[in-house]
Amino acid sequence: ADMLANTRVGFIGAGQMAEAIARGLDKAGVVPANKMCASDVNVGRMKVFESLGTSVCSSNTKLAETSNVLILAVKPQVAEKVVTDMKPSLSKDHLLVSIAAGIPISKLQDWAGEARIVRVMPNVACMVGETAAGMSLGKTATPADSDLVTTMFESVGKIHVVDEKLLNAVTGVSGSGPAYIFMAIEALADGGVAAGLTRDVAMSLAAQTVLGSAKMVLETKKHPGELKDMVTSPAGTTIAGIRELEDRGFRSALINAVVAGAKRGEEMSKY
Ligand SMILES: NC(=O)C1=CN([C@@H]2O[C@H](COP(=O)(O)OP(=O)(O)OC[C@H]3O[C@@H](n4cnc5c(N)ncnc54)[C@H](OP(=O)(O)O)[C@@H]3O)[C@@H](O)[C@H]2O)C=CC1
Ligand SMILES: O=C(O)[C@@H]1CCC=N1
Repeated sequence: ADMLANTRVGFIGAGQMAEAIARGLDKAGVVPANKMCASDVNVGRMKVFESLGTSVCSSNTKLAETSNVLILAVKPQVAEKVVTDMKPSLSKDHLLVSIAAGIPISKLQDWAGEARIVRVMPNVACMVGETAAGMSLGKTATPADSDLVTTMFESVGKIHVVDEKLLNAVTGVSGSGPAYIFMAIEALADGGVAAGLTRDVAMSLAAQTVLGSAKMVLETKKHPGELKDMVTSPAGTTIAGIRELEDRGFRSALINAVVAGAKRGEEMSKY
């Protein structure tokens, strides 16, 4: 972690993801809030960061003057203007970590000039230290840059180095995936309410079931199919439910959602 000793992190855009990452890094003690700075077009968003203990900058350009690691956390649609406007204040001493969905490293490098580039696709669970992320390195990114970004995101979950052409697949599975699980938790709870539980008990049971199931996969290292078979007693309740899910294409719905997200990421990279 001493590699982070001289790191000052600047958030270009202080929205949902920037906040999730900032909170996670600070909570993990990897980058304290007082070594972070945020810049956003919304004063309200910068006030949120100030309440976290970070400083704020009145412009993205000023951010480049105070921070050596910049996290591009604006929407993809505005990324080109934001980065090109910062280009004059970027140098080889800057590491630009982009979390913008679908924006290729080659474009980021054109826009940013000399800055070193690392592209990360995290997810919103950075906020609770359980993100699932993928990363790819730009040509001028150094091994130290790779270690730094790995350390940063390992402090808020898990990160995998992947070939850049697979980052859209990462977006499909884990970038967007939390939304699909949030919907599943809400639907499981609705089922619980339909069967007579109060909403709060149903929601708690549903969320805990997803958490427990994920831990079973990660900690037992058993195949999810094998774990599913551990639950399905002969002529029991689970297989009755599974038949409903199979009839409605539960599995293909999730498969297609991931592929659709990856495809959309591919489209976004062609802007
Ligand atoms: N949400 C998620 O779960 C994930 C998002 N991402 C990626 O992270 C990025 C940010 O997403 P998210 O946090 O959800 O988006 P948000 O809209 O919450 O955050 C972006 C923030 O940047 C502000 N902004 C707009 N223009 C500028 C500018 N010129 N300079 C500085 N700030 C500006 C926005 O203001 P305003 O609202 O007024 O435009 C907003 O406050 C996106 O590229 C997305 O693809 C990646 C993984 C997961
Ligand atoms: O929906 C999006 O485009 C962003 C990227 C991954 C999650 N949210």
